[in-house]
Amino acid sequence: MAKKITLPQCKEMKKQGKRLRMITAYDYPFARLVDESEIEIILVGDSLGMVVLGYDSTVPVTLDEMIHHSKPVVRGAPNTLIVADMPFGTYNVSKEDAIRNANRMLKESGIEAVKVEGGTRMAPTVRALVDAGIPVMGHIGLTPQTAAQLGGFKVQGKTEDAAQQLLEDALALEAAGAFSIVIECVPVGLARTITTSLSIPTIGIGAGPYCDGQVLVIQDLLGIYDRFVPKFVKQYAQTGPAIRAALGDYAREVADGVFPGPEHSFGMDDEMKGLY
Ligand SMILES: Nc1nc(=O)c2c([nH]1)NC[C@@H]1CN(c3ccc(C(=O)N[C@@H](CCC(=O)O)C(=O)O)cc3)CN21
Ligand SMILES: CC(C)C(=O)C(=O)O
Ligand SMILES: [Mg+2]
Repeated sequence: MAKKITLPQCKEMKKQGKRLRMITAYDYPFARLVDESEIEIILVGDSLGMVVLGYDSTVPVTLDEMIHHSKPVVRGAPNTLIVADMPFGTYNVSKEDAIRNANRMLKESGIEAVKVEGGTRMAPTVRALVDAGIPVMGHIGLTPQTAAQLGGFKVQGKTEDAAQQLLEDALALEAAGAFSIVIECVPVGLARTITTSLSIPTIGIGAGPYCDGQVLVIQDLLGIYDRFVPKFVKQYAQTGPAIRAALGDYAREVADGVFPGPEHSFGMDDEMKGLY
């Protein structure tokens, strides 16, 4: 648990060649565990919709759901920079609407920065948010909120035109004032070129080892989410099987009368004994 990193320090880390570590969290207990680690940034991701709320995509996630889940994360991680995704539909109507919704996220939940998906087309909105005093993290490559337009959860930037567009997207976001950019699911070499072309840090997910930082969904890292496991996921623990085994043991022991034992049960004062 180190001191909370500032936004300027994120840029400073890139200059010093130090890697930024980011992980998602959506509730108080996980936020506390992350806060005890050396991880610099928590993302309250809209992946919330898929890994916690059971939707099939991130599109249905609402502003109220993001705020609801950001609050306990803020309470649990006082020493970690907390960024939250603006959900689909809360920043694609107008700049004014984007500022109004981002204001709510910052004021009601206490997060410090927002993340929005999109490159060149979103740059004017990013500029408007930054000018309104709201720190913004960009997100390019596979942008799950618009995955339908991309043909699904697919690797992006595989053709020369698409790669060039992604580089331009990154430069546009930097020029618009983003303090950092998530690059999701792009080939290693392209992510490296984008990273060396920017002065702000890139944070990769499925974007290879040359980004300035990395991010993973915490349920993926812990092996809890098994509806799909993207290639870029490394399971650092098999928590899902451990939970399954524990639930099985509990169910069996209750059925067999093994749990609760005397050590989990309450007695009475001596004078009451015999009465009950
Ligand atoms: N649990 C979870 N982890 C995530 O990283 C994540 C979410 N949910 N929900 C929101 C988005 C969706 N993401 C995804 C989901 C699937 C793939 C996936 O299966 N990709 C294929 C690539 C296919 C290709 O070759 O183009 C893969 O095999 O990894 C990638 C990113 C990333 N985000
Ligand atoms: C996967 C990360 C970058 C994200 O946007 C999310 O968790 O919603
Ligand atoms: Mg997201």
